[in-house]
Parts: sequence; C-alpha cells; structure tokens
Amino acid sequence: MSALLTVKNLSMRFGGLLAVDGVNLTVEPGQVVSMIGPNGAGKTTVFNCLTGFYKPTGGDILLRGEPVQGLPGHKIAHKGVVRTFQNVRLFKDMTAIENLLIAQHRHLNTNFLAGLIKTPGFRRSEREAMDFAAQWLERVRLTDVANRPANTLAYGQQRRLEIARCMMTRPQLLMLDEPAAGLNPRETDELEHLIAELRTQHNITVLLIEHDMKLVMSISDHIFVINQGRPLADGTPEQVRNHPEVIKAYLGES
Ligand SMILES: Nc1ncnc2c1ncn2[C@@H]1O[C@H](COP(=O)(O)OP(=O)(O)OP(=O)(O)O)[C@@H](O)[C@H]1O
Repeated sequence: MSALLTVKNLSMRFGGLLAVDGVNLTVEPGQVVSMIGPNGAGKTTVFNCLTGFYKPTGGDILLRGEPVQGLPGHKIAHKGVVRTFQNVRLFKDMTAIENLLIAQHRHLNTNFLAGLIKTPGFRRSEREAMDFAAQWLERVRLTDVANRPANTLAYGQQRRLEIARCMMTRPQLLMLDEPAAGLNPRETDELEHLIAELRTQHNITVLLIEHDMKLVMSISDHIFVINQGRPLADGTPEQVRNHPEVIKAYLGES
C-alpha cells in the first residue's frame, strides 16, 4: 500500500533561521498521525510547506507518490489536502450552514445563465449542496445552530464547524493545526470523538498538530516529534511517551 503522504528531508529557511531541517513524515491512508514538539519547533512551518503556503527550501513532498513540493496552495487543495489554522477562520457574519455552502462553490454548477434561469441541473446541484452541508452539520452536532452567525457560536462549536467546512471539499487528507487549543475538557472530548468518527466512519486521513498530550496519545496511530526544526523521534504513542529524548525535550531535563 502506498503512503498517502510522504515527506522526505524537508527544510525551510527564513533568512538565517533554519526553521525546519531534515523533517520526514509518512502518513498511511486512514491513519491519524500527529506532529508534536515544543513551541517554535517548526510544526506550523511544516504545515505551511505541505499546503503550499511556503515553498520549501529543500526536500520532497509526495502525495500518493506524486511530487507536490513548491506547488501553489490552490493546486495542492485541488489534490485533496485541506487544513484548519491555529486561529479560527470562519466567515464570521455568515450562518453555520452558509459557511458550508460557500465552501462547496467549486463543486457547484455555477454557470451564470443556468443560475439566472434556474435550470433543473442548477436546482439539483443547489439541493445536493444543501443536503451535503446538512449531513455534515448533523455529524458535527451543529444542526440546532445551523442558522446562527458563526461568530455567535461557542468556541468549540466554531472549531467543529471549521472541520465540517473542510469536509465540504471531500478531502483525502485533513490537516488540523492545534484544534484543541482554547477548548474546555468537554469540548476536547467532543473533538476526540469527532476525529475518531472521521477515521472510522468516513475513512478520512488526519494529520494533526497538537499540544494536548492526552488527546494526542489517545487518538494517534503514529506520532512524529520535532524539536528545534529537527526530527527527534517517531513511533506509536507508547514508544514516543517513553522515549528518553522526548521526555528530555519536553521536561527540559539534562
Ligand atoms: N514567516 C516566517 N518568517 C520568519 N520566521 C518564521 C516564519 N514562520 C515561522 N518562523 C519561525 O520558525 C520557527 C518555527 O515556528 P513554527 O510556528 O513553525 O513553530 P511551531 O512548532 O508551530 O510552534 P507553536 O507550537 O508555538 O505553534 C520559529 O522560530 C518561528 O519564529
């Protein structure tokens, strides 16, 4: 079975700072894989390289074996890679359902004339978009707030709406950057269930950056640890938890 994502020897330099230096990652289809490391380790920079926000200084990024390093973000997104950001980025004045409808724009029949005279094909594609959005609102347990503006939702609800919005593009790889940041313990549990459902019921592959170790340890199939831009360790949660270098990096032991 070929990996969904393979990252080899990735590096990213900002002037004199080598923020990412020789990072490797492998993500198999259907896995939940986490990238952890202390603040400033280079995790978000790796995400930015993977999604075409940055052009990496060196290394290879392969999506199902096809090189994608250096491609612009929209091309990588078209290949089925979507992400969330550390800070929530919804259309705040739009309702929850509108946020999901607008995310389907690329999949809709947006022919101007078809829209003007509302052809049967246009109506059908509108109805399908609404059904798909409603399905995902239900899956992330937001049906009851479908018509509320996004900025009036609780923070945990906004996080789940962002994940639903990612699903509108039917991604192969969902990348979540610190999805549990700012969530209370109950919201974090809901997030954990949601990620588990994405994998088991919807066959979604997830690459996660997260500082909440309880979440990371319980949900991940494999964990990559980076420290100061360099790979430090990788393995199962059990292997990583007991790795002396990881303990040292996190606890600052000598
Ligand atoms: N656009 C940029 N220009 C210059 N330096 C940058 C840029 N982006 C990130 N860096 C630097 O690269 C290093 C890695 O930052 P990055 O945000 O990737 O770390 P991180 O592991 O995601 O940290 P955190 O867990 O705190 O979010 C930091 O020293 C940061 O200041």
